[in-house]
Parts: sequence; C-alpha cells; structure tokens
Amino acid sequence: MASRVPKVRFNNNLECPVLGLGTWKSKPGEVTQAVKDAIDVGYRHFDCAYVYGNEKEVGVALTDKINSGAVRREDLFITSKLWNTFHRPDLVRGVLNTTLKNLNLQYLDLYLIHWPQAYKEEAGSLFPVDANGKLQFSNVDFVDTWKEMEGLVRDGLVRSIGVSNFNRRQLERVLQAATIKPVTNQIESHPYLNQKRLKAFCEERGIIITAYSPLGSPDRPWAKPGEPLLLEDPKLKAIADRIGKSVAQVLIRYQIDRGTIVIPKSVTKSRIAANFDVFDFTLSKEDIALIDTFDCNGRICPESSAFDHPDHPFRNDEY
Ligand SMILES: NC(=O)C1=CN([C@@H]2O[C@H](COP(=O)(O)OP(=O)(O)OC[C@H]3O[C@@H](n4cnc5c(N)ncnc54)[C@H](OP(=O)(O)O)[C@@H]3O)[C@@H](O)[C@H]2O)C=CC1
Ligand SMILES: CC(=O)C(C)=O
Repeated sequence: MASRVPKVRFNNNLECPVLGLGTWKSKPGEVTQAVKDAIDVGYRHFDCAYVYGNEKEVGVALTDKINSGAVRREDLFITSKLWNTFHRPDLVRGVLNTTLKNLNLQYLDLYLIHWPQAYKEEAGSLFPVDANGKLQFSNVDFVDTWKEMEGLVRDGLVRSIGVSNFNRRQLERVLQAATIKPVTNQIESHPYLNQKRLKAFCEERGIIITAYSPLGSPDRPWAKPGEPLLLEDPKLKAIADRIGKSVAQVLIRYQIDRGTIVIPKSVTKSRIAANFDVFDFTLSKEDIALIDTFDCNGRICPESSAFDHPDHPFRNDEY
C-alpha cells in the first residue's frame, strides 16, 4: 500500500519519511495495535529503542503487516537506539542483535547512540545504581562507540547511523573522528525549546534534526501537576483555530515546515490518524516566526539523574 508521507534525503543519500510514530511509554499491551493502526493510515517510520522495553511487541505488528502483504520491509523505516549501558565497543553488536531479534528484522534503517553519556556496563540493569540509589557511570568515550557503530553499517546490519541528545561540542568530536557521518541528531524539539542554534549547526554540516517530544510529552513519567501543557497553550490554540487545524497538527507541521523529521507518539487510533493528517496544509512563514517566539528554554527531557556525568549534554554547554 502506497503512503503519502514525504521523505527527506540524508547525507548518505538514503531517504527517511518526515513523520514517524514514537513508541516510548507505549505499553507492550497497546503498542502492537498502535503500530498496526499507524501502518493502516500510512505511517512507514517507527521510532523505537531498546530501553523502551516494547520492541518485541512492535516487532509483532511489523511482522504481521509484512506477512499479510500490507507493506513491504523496504517501504518501512525502522529506528532503534543503543542504550547507555552498552556503549563499550565490545557490547554494541550484541545488543543491536537483540534489538533486531526483538523487532524480527534483518537490518535497521537507522541506529542511534541514545545519549552521549555511558552508564556502568553489565550490572544487570539499564539504570545501574549504587547502595545509595546513585546512578553508576562508565567512562567509555562516545567517539569509541561511534567507531563501532560505523562497523555496523559496513556489515549491513544498519543502513544509517546517528546520534541523539548530543550537543554541539559532542557532535564536533564525532565529526572529527567519523568516516561515516551521523545522518541525524534526534533531540527534544517543540515551540518551548525550538533548538534553533543546534538545528542550524547540524544543518550546516548536513545533519538533519529529528524532533522528539514534539507535543510536549504530556505523559512523561515525571510531569507535575500545574506544569504548562503545550497542547493547551492559548497562543497555539489561536493559530490552530484560525487555520482550522488542531494544536497537535500545528505542532507536527511546525517541525515539518522547518525541515525537521518529527515522531509524535500515540496509542490512540483517532490521534494516530489525526497526527498523520497534516499533508494538506503548510504553516505560513509568519506563523512559523510567531511560534519561534514561544521558546522559553522549556526542556522536559533532561535525563537529570545523570546530570553529574562529565558527558551529560545539558550540563555546561549552551547548546
Ligand atoms: N531520543 C530520546 O532521548 C527521546 C526520544 N523520544 C521519542 O519521541 C517520541 C515522542 O515523544 P514523547 O515524549 O513520547 O511525547 P509526544 O510529545 O509525542 O507526546 C505524546 C503524548 O501526547 C498524546 N497525544 C498524541 N497525539 C495527540 C493528539 N493529537 N491530541 C492530544 N494528545 C495527543 C499521547 O497520548 P496517547 O498515546 O494516549 O494518545 C501522549 O500522551 C517518543 O515516543 C520516542 O519515540 C522521546 C523522548 C526522548
Ligand atoms: C524517552 C527516552 O528516549 C529517554 C528519556 O531517553
């Protein structure tokens, strides 16, 4: 079945659908149906991660849709991410193979280093803590991890590689050492944190931004009552009402119209469909410029338990 989702071209000449379905927090009991519903309305891009704990259930949906002839593997774009406890080069391939097995795939379209900071390996936990509950770090350098990621491309296990949550300085280090450039930096991006400077830096180097938490991640586990809700912002509501769209559709279109890949998450059939129904309009330059002014450094995914890690991306650097 053909899909009307437009694609962007990466620096390695491979293409990626501009809109994908996020899967963080999608419960194992819900995500299989969500992925099937998404494929039915035209999604072809799925954002997964080992740490989300639901790759097997995503894989069930992909296998079902491929086996029934609804989609071909080559029409899908599947991303996963290397978790922080597997940065040591000798661990990278093993955990990728687990992800491939869970997803029931022979290759990934995109594999990302999930965060630049490494956590203690082989402690039996994805968030290893000491007796006081303090997260345990590892000093593996992400540049060494990157060199191992390059081997995965050469061996045909992944088509493209990239990073996530890397700041400018960290990307510069990767670019200096790379023989294969990252195709994307997947970062938090929405009107309260539009990432204008990091986006410009990446784009000047041929690296496309993928915007995560584009709707403000209202179901994030650490959300507190009373915190501002992007989806209920009256200024965004006014724009959405004026153009006859929902706030969610405006937030998704904001990313696409500024040249960003966007991966909203939903497990609700009607929202999955509505979030995909964004290809019959564009935002005007004026509306994009207006939305740009809503930035308030409003980061909602800080990975704060690792804040004292020397490689934590949001500690010292402006962007
Ligand atoms: N690389 C990284 O470190 C990170 C990557 N990500 C990726 O980005 C994806 C998206 O980000 P995420 O943080 O999940 O949050 P989003 O900003 O995508 O928001 C998801 C929430 O919005 C709700 N929602 C979805 N569509 C609508 C709609 N049309 N109207 C109202 N509410 C809606 C969902 O509810 P419901 O599901 O109940 O419909 C869910 O509660 C993740 O799932 C993950 O794949 C996210 C964070 C970090
Ligand atoms: C959701 C996610 O990818 C995080 C917090 O790393």
